Amino acid sequence: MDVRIKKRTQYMAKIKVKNPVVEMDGDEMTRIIWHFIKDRLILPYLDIDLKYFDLGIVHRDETDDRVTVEAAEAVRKYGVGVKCATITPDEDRVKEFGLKKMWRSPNGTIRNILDGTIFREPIICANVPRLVPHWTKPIVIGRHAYGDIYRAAETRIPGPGKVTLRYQPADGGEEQVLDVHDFKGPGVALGMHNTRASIEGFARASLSYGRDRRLPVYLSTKNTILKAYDGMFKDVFQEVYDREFKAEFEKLGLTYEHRLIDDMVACALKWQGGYVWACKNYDGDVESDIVAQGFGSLGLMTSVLLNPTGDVVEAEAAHGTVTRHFREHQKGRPTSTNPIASIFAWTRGLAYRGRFDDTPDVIHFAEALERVCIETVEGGEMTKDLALLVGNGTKWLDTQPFLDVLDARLRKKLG
Ligand SMILES: NC(=O)C1=CN([C@@H]2O[C@H](COP(=O)(O)OP(=O)(O)OC[C@H]3O[C@@H](n4cnc5c(N)ncnc54)[C@H](OP(=O)(O)O)[C@@H]3O)[C@@H](O)[C@H]2O)C=CC1
Ligand SMILES: O=C(O)CCC(=O)C(=O)O
Ligand SMILES: [Mn+2]
Repeated sequence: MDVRIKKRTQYMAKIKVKNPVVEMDGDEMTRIIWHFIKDRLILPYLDIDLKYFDLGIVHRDETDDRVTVEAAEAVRKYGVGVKCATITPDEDRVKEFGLKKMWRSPNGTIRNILDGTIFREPIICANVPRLVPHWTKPIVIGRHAYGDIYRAAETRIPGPGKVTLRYQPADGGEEQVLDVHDFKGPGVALGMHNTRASIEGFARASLSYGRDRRLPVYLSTKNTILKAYDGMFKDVFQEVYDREFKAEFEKLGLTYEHRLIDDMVACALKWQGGYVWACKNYDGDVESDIVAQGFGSLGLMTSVLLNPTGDVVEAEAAHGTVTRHFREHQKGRPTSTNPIASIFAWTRGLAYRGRFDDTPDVIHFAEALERVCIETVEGGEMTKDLALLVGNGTKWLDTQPFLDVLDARLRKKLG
């Protein structure tokens, strides 16, 4: 911490955060931004016990990825985690960092341990025009966080041969064997799964979120093609809705509906927004980026995972480590990377901490920092992604100067 901040904090009473928050560090541009947020926007104001886990790619490799599992277990234990974006390695990353292995996505690992649903919602700034101009109300993506391709067993098939799927009932019942494909040459195959319990949690979380925000809820699947797999999502949602939510939804004038994913994608473009869109894991991954970009920028998309019982939360940005900008940074060139979604990872996590602990001061701090971000953009100071949207020769600030403006404005607001 620099001397200036040390001096400042000597005179200010910090807000006490009653219970710990799990902090998961990450990679590249977002790691740089993350450290600034923590040192200049969080620690000078909060007396907080951060349980730190370094999920940067090098440390994940050093620990054989154990640190990711330990971090997820800590989030489960303490109830609140905030996560910086992380590299998911591919072949190039294995070479770049000399990794022992092409480790799995840390997000996949954490989300599978926590289970639950990820709610992604754009941060709306009045002066940032939307790429889709008639999206005048927020679209909340409720992304199922468990299973599907993020926990699939996949393999390259080297040559001719048969791939089957086998289910062996634990009670010794009759085995089922499904033919996947009889390969005549090389190819690929995978087996993926989900569980009824997790889908029920997904349904409950999505419908509760809609009820609490007074928004209608849509579930999208491709149940006409995946009759058993997506059929279970459709059926479970309907059962949970009829049993637990229908009466309340009708009283509130809200609706729940299942739609085919292709129909829903078209409707999303056509409609004005103002609903919760419950998406299967991969659909939610992709659709949240479309929604973020349609509302303006990936740097303006929040992402909060809630477990099925609503008492464990992981907050993050929806975007990645912004590698293209980091490559510029490595060459010593300035970048203009938007830190707002990373800041909202901290604030949304802290707001839940405040709610769980019944400490309104912590919630007020989180809200104040969020307002500072929005007021700064609306006041005309912003990063390049937003300035290009605003147009009319709007000037942009580079990453560091923009963070300095946020720091100064927060100090003014809370000083
Ligand atoms: N939650 C997580 O931890 C995630 C991690 N990843 C990982 O991140 C790495 C990079 O992935 P990549 O595909 O480049 O996706 P990113 O989301 O990191 O970036 C893609 C592009 O979106 C724009 N962008 C994203 N965020 C911002 C921001 N905050 N400010 C300004 N522009 C932004 C940039 O566009 P432009 O270049 O036009 O300026 C950028 O090049 C990969 O290693 C991937 O595995 C990816 C997604 C999620
Ligand atoms: O974990 C990953 O590799 C991707 C995550 C992602 O794209 C997301 O969270 O939107
Ligand atoms: Mn994504």
